[in-house]
Amino acid sequence: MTITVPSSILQSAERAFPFGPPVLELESISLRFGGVQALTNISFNVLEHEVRAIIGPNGAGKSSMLNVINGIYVPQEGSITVAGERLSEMTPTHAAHLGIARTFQNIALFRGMSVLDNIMAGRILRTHATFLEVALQLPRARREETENRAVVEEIIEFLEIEHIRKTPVSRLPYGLQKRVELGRALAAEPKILLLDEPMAGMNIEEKQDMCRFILDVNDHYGTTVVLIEHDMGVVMDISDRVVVLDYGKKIGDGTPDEVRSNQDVIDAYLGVAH
Ligand SMILES: Nc1ncnc2c1ncn2[C@@H]1O[C@H](COP(=O)(O)OP(=O)(O)OP(=O)(O)O)[C@@H](O)[C@H]1O
Repeated sequence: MTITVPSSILQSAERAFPFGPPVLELESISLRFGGVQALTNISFNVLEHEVRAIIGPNGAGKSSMLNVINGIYVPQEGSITVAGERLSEMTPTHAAHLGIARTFQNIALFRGMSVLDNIMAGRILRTHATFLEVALQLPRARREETENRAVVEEIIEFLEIEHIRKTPVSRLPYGLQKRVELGRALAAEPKILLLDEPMAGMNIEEKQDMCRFILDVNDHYGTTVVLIEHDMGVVMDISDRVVVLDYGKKIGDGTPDEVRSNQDVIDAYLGVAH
């Protein structure tokens, strides 16, 4: 199946990383939980270097979709293709090895550990030295430690959190904890970053900061971003394209302007009966 991409987006303004071919393709995904049909026949793609949002009213299936992408849920039907590789089944480990990282709706950090150690924990997949090599400080362990430290220090600087690098995460305000979580996901040097409501529970200033960092990540590292977000202003401001779900079905897909003027989308948000 070919999913068309509007020419307007392909020609959009100069970017540090112009859009590439689809890096993620979801085709005819259906997911059921017992009698609950969470997703029905959903297809869409995500272009390399794109910021792609998934929106929809409560219970529309957004989190389920994100969980399908990184292998937490296995759909009964449909397929996922990552960078041209069609997968019969995705698992969280496979997703991580394919360069897919994510943050969660509820912060999932090690609360007693410092900011630095939490972000270092994100390097786990990039670390191959054995316990013995680390204990004996053998060359591979020392080399990896130096590399990991350099990557993490760059992320700390990039996210402007140098001043709290030694602070235990539990002592930080919510907005900063979310930023640390973003840092930990970035430590894996992901190709695709999945963000589950990155702005939830934030005040306006924290939201503005997070928007800026998401766009900077996309611009600086070229990371493809797929995000779920309830704040419509934020979604329309930072996304290249938006896919809209309602009751587990796709009802819209396009640029923010196209989605904004889609009558099915307007009806869904106004609660018009189906
Ligand atoms: N693990 C599960 N077991 C059973 N039903 C589930 C499970 N996860 C999701 N569902 C159901 O699937 C449907 C879609 O839920 P999902 O959480 O994906 O929606 P959502 O759009 O993310 O909602 P919200 O915006 O409220 O977070 C809902 O009816 C939900 O109750």
